[in-house]
Amino acid sequence: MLVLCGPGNNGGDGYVAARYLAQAGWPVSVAAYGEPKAGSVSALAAARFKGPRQPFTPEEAQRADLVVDAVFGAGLSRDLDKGVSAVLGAASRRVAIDMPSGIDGGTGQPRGRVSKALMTVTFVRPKPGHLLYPGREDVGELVVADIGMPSAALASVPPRAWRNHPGLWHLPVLSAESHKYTRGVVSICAGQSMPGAARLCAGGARSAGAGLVRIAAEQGADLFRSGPPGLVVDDAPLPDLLEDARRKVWVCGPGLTEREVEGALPLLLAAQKTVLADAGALSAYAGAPEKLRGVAVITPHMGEFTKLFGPVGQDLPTAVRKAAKDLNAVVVLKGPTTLIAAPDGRLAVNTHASPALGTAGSGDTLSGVIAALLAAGMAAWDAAGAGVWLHGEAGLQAGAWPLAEDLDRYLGPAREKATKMQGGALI
Ligand SMILES: NC(=O)C1=CN([C@@H]2O[C@H](COP(=O)(O)OP(=O)(O)OC[C@H]3O[C@@H](n4cnc5c(N)ncnc54)[C@H](O)[C@@H]3O)[C@@H](O)[C@H]2O)[C@@H](O)CC1
Ligand SMILES: Nc1ncnc2c1ncn2[C@@H]1O[C@H](COP(=O)(O)OP(=O)(O)O)[C@@H](O)[C@H]1O
Repeated sequence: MLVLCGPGNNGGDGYVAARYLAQAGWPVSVAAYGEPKAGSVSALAAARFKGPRQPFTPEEAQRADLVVDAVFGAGLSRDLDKGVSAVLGAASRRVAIDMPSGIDGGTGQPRGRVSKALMTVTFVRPKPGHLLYPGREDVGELVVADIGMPSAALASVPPRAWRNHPGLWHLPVLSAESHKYTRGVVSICAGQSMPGAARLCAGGARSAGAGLVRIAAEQGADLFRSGPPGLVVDDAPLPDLLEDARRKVWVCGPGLTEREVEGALPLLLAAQKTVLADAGALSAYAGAPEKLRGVAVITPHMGEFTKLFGPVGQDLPTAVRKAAKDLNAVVVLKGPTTLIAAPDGRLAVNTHASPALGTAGSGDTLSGVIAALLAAGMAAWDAAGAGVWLHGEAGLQAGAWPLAEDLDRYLGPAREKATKMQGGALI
C-alpha cells in the first residue's frame, strides 16, 4: 500500500492514515510530494509515521496494490502539475482522501488531468464537488466519515449548501379534516399546439398530492376533455379564472408558444399569483430574465438556463445562486445533478435521481410536482427541493425505460417514502 502525501492538511490526513494502516499490520509506505510546513499539524503527523518512504514516482504508484491519494484535497489552489497527474494516473487502484487530487471541491471541475478513484472518503459533509459532474464521476464510491467534529465547531461554519434529502424539508401530511382545498389547487396554462405538456404537468401535480388540478385551456378546452376524469378543464378567459382567490398556484410554460406565454404570464404576475415558470416561459424571455421577475420558481435545464442568463462557466453553484438572487426566485437547474438555489444563497444539490428521467416530458411532470407542493403551502425552496427528490425517487422506482407518464404512479409511493423518512404518519 502506498500513501501519496501532499504538503497541506490533506497530506496530514495521509500520514495519519499510513500510521493507522501500519498499526493494523498492513505493509504501507509513504511517498511525499513536498514536505509539510515546519511546525504544522501535518508536519507533526508526518514525523509520527515511522514506516518506509518511497520516491514520488509513477513506478512506485504502479507497483502498489492500492494507492491512497492524500496529495491535495479542498485546498487545491492551482492546476495539478503534469508530474502529479502522472503519478496518480499510474496507480491501478486508488482511494482518495477528501477529494481526488485535481478536482475543485466547490465546483466538481477538474484542474488538470484527473483519473477516477475507486472510492473517496470525505469528512463530516459531502462538498458540492463530490456531487457535481464531472467530479461526481471521478469520486467513485463516496463515503462520508464522522471524524468527531464537535457540534460547536460545526455551528461556527453553518453550511450554505446541502445534499437534497427528506431531512431538508417537511412534507405536509393529511389530517382528518383535510379536503381538496387544504391539499392545494394547481392551475396550469395550456397551449393549443402542444397540449400533452400541460397534461403531463397535471398528472405530476395530481399524483404528487394536489387536491384539485385545473387546466386553463380557453378555446383549446376540447383537446383536454377526453383526458383523465379527475382533471378539471376550464374554457373561461384567463382574467376570469384569476379572480378565484383559491387558485393561488399557477404553472406557466409547459407546451406554450412564445405568444401564449406573452398572453398569460403578465396576467398571472399582475394578479400576484404564485407562479412556477418552465419550458416555453423560459425560452420566451431568452436574454431578458428580468421579464420573469415576480415568479416564485423557475425550472430550466442547462439549455434554457444558458438562453436566459448567458453562459454559465465552470462554477455552477455560483451561477445558479446569482440567478436566484438577481431574479429573486428559486432557481432549479435540472440535470443529472440538479441544483436548487434560493435568493438568499441556500443551495440544495440533488443526486437522488436516475438517468431514466431523461425522457421527453419528464420536466413537465416535475413542474407539476413542485406546483402541488407549493399549493400545499410549502415555501418555494422547500417545495422545489422536495419536488425534485420525489421526481427523482419516482424515476428510481420506475425501472430503466419509463415514459414520462409512467412516473405518475410512483409519485404517491415516493411521497410515502419521504414522509416515512421524516418520521411522519401517513394519515
Ligand atoms: N476542513 C476540515 O474540516 C478538515 C480538513 N482536513 C483535510 O485538510 C484538507 C485541506 O487542507 P489544506 O487547506 O491544507 O489543503 P490541501 O492539503 O488540499 O492542499 C494545500 C497545499 O497544497 C498546495 N497546493 C494547492 N494546489 C496545488 C497545486 N496544484 N500544485 C502544488 N501545490 C498545490 C498549497 O499551496 C498548500 O500547501 C482537506 O481536504 C482534508 O483532507 C482534515 O484534516 C479534517 C478536517
Ligand atoms: N441523466 C440523468 N440523471 C438524472 N436525471 C436526469 C437525467 N437526465 C435528465 N434528468 C432529469 O429529467 C428531467 C428532464 O427535464 P427536461 O429537460 O425539462 O425535459 P422535458 O422538457 O422533455 O420535460 C429533469 O428533471 C432532469 O433533472
